Amino acid sequence: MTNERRVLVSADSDALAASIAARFLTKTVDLLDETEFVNIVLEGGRVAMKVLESINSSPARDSVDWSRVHFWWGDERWVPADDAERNDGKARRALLDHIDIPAENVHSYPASDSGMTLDEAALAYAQTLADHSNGDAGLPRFDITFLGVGPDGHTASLFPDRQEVLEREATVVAVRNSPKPPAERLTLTRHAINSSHRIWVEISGADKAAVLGLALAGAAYTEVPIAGIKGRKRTVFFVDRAAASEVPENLIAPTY
Ligand SMILES: O=C1O[C@H](COP(=O)(O)O)[C@@H](O)[C@H](O)[C@H]1O
Repeated sequence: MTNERRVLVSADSDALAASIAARFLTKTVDLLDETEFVNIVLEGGRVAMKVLESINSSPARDSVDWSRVHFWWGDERWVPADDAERNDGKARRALLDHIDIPAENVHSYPASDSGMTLDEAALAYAQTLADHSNGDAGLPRFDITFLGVGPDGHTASLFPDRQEVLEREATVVAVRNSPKPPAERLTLTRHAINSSHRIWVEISGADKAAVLGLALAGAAYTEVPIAGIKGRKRTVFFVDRAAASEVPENLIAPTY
């Protein structure tokens, strides 16, 4: 197995979501044949929600023993628990509320109305991660980590030219004055993300083509955070044709 980056191209965002959903279901069943629990990291982007909806509507959905799956989030918006902008709320509505999964397997970040400060919430999520550590010290073994990418190259809530991208110790940090609203957020750090066995990046749309091209051409990760992301076993960029227009031909995996 190689840990080189691969790019898989689908015709459009619907085909992209269906393809990721099908691969996720197959891979999760396979992983559960090999291991007792699987840890999945979710993201909050638009493609991600289509993927979760596609998993939910798949006839293969119930082939997964969801009681042995744990869900985490790469980042979260610091808003009240019932705010429509919360990444966990979107994922619950798209999939998690519809599957037979124990509540304790769904690891949401604290919300802004939890009584914690933003910094306390970052520490609390880091502690929850550490309590489930079976990979690196302080982290669960992330089997599959989903990530989105903004047109500026941000991933999770790691934005360009910001100190959070350089964090080397903490697994979770608070983000203030985010260039994308809401201004306050919580995010896994780069080294926490890169501890993942598999990273599946989900990208749709022409507005992300330039930054994807830059990332794959080796841009500095401080300027293009997604460029610094690499899983231990595999990093796959699942993209649609519109987003793939600046991907070097030799990086595109053949489709059969
Ligand atoms: O704000 C966020 O944006 C990114 C990308 O979202 P997209 O809709 O442009 O794909 C997302 O991955 C992240 O989780 C979210 O908090």
